[in-house]
Amino acid sequence: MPVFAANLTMMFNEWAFLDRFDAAADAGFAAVEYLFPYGATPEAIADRLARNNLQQALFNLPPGDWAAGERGIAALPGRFDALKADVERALDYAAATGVRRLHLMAGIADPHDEDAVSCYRRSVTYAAGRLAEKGIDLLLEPINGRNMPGYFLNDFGAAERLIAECGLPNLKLQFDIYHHQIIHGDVTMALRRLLSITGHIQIASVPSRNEPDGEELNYAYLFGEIDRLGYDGFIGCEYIPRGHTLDGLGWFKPFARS
Ligand SMILES: O=C(O)[C@@H](O)C(=O)CO
Ligand SMILES: [Mg+2]
Repeated sequence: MPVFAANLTMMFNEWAFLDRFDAAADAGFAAVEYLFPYGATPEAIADRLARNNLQQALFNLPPGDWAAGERGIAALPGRFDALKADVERALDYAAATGVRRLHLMAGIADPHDEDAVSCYRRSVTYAAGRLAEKGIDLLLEPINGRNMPGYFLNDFGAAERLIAECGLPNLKLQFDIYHHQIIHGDVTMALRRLLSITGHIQIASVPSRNEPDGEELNYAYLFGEIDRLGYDGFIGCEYIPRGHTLDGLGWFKPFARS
């Protein structure tokens, strides 16, 4: 049975950030993820995880200046020193939270620009190497261009090729089913092909990015397929609740921790 992680960036927004840990645990989640922990101290987050017996499934390395529109800096020439500092900052939070996987965002850049391509590969190789020293996986997530126009890594094939070319055991794919359906469709066949390099899965309905209980995808079928394929990682619930988070958890009841 999949282990679901509540995404505290999108879910439980009725609570302040640190209180979302308590709310997710009360709702039956055994794990959490979110985009960024950096607005709270590592100690405060570790305390919420411990007191609620929650596992930290995932978070992202710092993304550059998010408010100014940056969506990662890994593919941005001239930012390598900043990236190295970001890796150390993320590792401080990793040590406190016990997370075993971190997502490195590529940034807004032309995927056909040679400088961006070589910069991205250098950043990925560096970050994966540094994380490997701590036993942590580095994840790359293709993101669809409707949600993130101009994003560098907008194709699952490109991520698959880079992971194969780098040949680093801790470099893995973040398979967000929502993005895959929008970019490529054919989710089941892609899961079968890519699960061996997948370090984390995320879900949401398509096209609305709400609860995984309707619209274009049949998640009951996909959960069965993910089980059948032997996936033993987390599934991040990266969706925007249609209304109050708790009112939309009907789909989760069979999986909730009691
Ligand atoms: O799918 C997403 O948008 C996230 O998983 C992410 O890390 C970047 O926003
Ligand atoms: Mg995602």
